[in-house]
Amino acid sequence: MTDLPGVVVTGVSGRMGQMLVREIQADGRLKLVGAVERSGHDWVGRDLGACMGGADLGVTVTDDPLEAFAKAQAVIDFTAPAATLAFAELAAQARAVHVIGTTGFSDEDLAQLKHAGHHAVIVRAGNMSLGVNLLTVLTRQVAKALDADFDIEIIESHHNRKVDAPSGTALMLGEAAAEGRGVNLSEVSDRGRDGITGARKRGDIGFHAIRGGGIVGEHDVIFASPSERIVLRHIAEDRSLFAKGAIKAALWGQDKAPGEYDMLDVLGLPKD
Ligand SMILES: NC(=O)C1=CN([C@@H]2O[C@H](COP(=O)(O)OP(=O)(O)OC[C@H]3O[C@@H](n4cnc5c(N)ncnc54)[C@H](O)[C@@H]3O)[C@@H](O)[C@H]2O)C=CC1
Ligand SMILES: O=C(O)C1=N[C@H](C(=O)O)C[C@H](O)C1
Repeated sequence: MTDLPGVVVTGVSGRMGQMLVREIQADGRLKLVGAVERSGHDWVGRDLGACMGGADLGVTVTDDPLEAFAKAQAVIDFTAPAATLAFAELAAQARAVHVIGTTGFSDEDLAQLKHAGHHAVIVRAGNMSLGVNLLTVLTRQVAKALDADFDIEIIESHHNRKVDAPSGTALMLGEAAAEGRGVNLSEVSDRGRDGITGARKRGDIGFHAIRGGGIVGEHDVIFASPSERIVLRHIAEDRSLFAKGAIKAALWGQDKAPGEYDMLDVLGLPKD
């Protein structure tokens, strides 16, 4: 029997961390060899299975990522920007594929990750689902087909614990729309209007964030002209969707050359 690639889950007590553990076990193509939480978290030093309210899994939660990554061929990371930047260095040292689901990065953070991708395999996406990645392709095509008579607005809805806005997915969709239009998103982005804003500027791409209850993740891309409106929509029904995508990315990355990849690469979807 061949050995399965070993995987470490970071932020293991989080909403996505726990979902990843369950999906890795159910999927069976990766072996869970480590679980990382932040220092001071009450899961550190305890068996992961017991922490999750089940039988022991034989994996002790650690706050030492270097020790955990040394045993792994892949690290799946849905945490926070500062943690992910530190993990990128350590995953590269361990030659483990770093699958990054974390969102909320600044431009400087993204430049740092791009640099890390020169000597490591990184797969990063603000959304790991097939549906959203397909939606980015469609958004780019529709934006390319229409002129700026169609105002583009992106509305995203998430649960009340989410800490970043716009969502990583909304930004992916905004980038796709801007690419389709042949413009730079940073020059046309209009985020969360408030007060006497003046009339909408032609060519802008607007972003709006709703936060409430347990919404898993919903995204609308609206193309509105004076006489008609096109709405592209994705609704995530269940977080397992993102975990399944991340597992696929960890397996896909095993034989790849160093570089920063995304889910379009993993899923074989067109990039232009
Ligand atoms: N790309 C995608 O498909 C998806 C991305 N996300 C993103 O994943 C991230 C996490 O989301 P949730 O699981 O909902 O958040 P969460 O708050 O439930 O979990 C984050 C976990 O990371 C841990 N953490 C923070 N700093 C750490 C450190 N230095 N070392 C180890 N652990 C650390 C926290 O203690 C927490 O357990 C967010 O950025 C979210 O936007 C969420 C769902 C899908
Ligand atoms: O924080 C979340 O929950 C999600 N975050 C990602 C994002 O920022 O787009 C993906 C998904 O929508 C859920």
